[in-house]
Amino acid sequence: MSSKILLVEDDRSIATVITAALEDEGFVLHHCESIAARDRLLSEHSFDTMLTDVMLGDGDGIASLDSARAIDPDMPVIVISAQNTLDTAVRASEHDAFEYLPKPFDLDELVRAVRQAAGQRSGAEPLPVSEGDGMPLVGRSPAMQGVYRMITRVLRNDLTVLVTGESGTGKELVAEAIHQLGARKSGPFVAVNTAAIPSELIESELFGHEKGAFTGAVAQTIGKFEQANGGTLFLDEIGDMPAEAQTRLLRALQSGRIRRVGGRQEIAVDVRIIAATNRDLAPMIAEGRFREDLFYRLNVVPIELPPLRERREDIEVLTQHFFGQAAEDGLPRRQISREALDILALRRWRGNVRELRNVVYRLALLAREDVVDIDGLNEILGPEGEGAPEQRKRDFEGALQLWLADNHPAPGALYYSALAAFEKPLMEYALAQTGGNQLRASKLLGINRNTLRKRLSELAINADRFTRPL
Ligand SMILES: Nc1ncnc2c1ncn2[C@@H]1O[C@H](COP(=O)(O)OP(=O)(O)OP(=O)(O)O)[C@@H](O)[C@H]1O
Repeated sequence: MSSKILLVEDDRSIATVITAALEDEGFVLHHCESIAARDRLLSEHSFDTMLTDVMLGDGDGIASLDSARAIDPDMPVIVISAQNTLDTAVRASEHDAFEYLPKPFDLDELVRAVRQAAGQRSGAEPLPVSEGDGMPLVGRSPAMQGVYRMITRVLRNDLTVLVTGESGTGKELVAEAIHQLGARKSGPFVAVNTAAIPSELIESELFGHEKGAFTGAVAQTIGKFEQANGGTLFLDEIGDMPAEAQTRLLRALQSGRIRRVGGRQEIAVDVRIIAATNRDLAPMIAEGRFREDLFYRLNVVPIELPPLRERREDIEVLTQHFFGQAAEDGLPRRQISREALDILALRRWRGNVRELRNVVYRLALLAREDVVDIDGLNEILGPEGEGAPEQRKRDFEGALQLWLADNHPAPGALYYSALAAFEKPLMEYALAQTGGNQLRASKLLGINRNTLRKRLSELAINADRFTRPL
């Protein structure tokens, strides 16, 4: 049976194009132009998916979603908007939109999103490939929402931003997003990895040099500050910057002027600075290895990126995003089964999003089937790292020793109380991985669904707590 789609759009020409594209694909379209008409239609019919514009004649398509949800709480909603900012993206995801498509969007992308949304409503497998929402940063976890919110606060000003987080968490991507979505987007984005430059060359790299300033300075060279004039300068690995360069950088930030190495003239530069580090700067400041005054200059707006293991719910959408990217890069277009994805999410992800991206590319390249399943995954990825099982065993034993030391179970209760202590986090983990879906959690655990339900009740675990919005 064809899926029924409700389109809320007051621009007739856009509505006509969308209707034609979706009807071609076999969807049945109902169209209205206002929030009032939308709510009337919703109370009369059931729809598989709703597509809504944001700025409508009688209100805001996102803010008013609550009244639509009051009528149909489970219907996936796709927001289409001309306000191409993270702000709208953030608002859309705060209102649990299934997808957010900034205008102008590709019709194929729209069709894919609608198919995916309508499929999700009917529980179709395997997961379709998601092409993302055109935004540079992918992920809808609460942790990333916090990051998006901070990004939106710095788009309309030039405040200096310090992005912190482990290697591979997306710090450079955040800097790029601030640049691309902010007022300086027409200017250059210049990235410097200060850790990768020999310390004697850092100043010349940042500020440039005059001809003959030092041996080898055969011509005048413009530094990164001047290259970034009118745009954004991204200073990566700021914690690794040598002391002398820190002092020069501080001076440049205070005065808004730079001097080329070997030069006399001070040159005014107009750059927005975004710095990043994967180091904890506080102990470095205490040990005198990082200037405290420079830290305060840089840390005007701190944005902290959480490690991937603290936002495992993003692994699904990131995986699909990277399968899409891999296909664009000429690798075979693959998908992943729900079960394999659940296993993938269990890995440690020490290398964070970068590691996930590399793993997905490896799967795209090496998988034998179009849909990567658990066997394919295990065959290609194998166990995590050399000696990892041994390490994990020690981790486990250590945790058990600690638990025994802390809990002193009563004689005769040792076996079952230890088992329950172990079982509870395990089941909670399986529920978290599967968004509270007990059938999938039981498959992931490899136990009978009824056994799971019984144990959940005995261990007083509330599965609803793990339910994810669509
Ligand atoms: N939220 C995200 N959505 C999509 N891609 C991401 C996301 N986060 C990171 N990536 C991708 O992961 C890779 C690593 O990200 P990035 O280089 O920004 O990390 P980083 O924190 O700056 O790392 P390092 O500290 O090692 O410099 C890049 O390919 C980037 O595009």
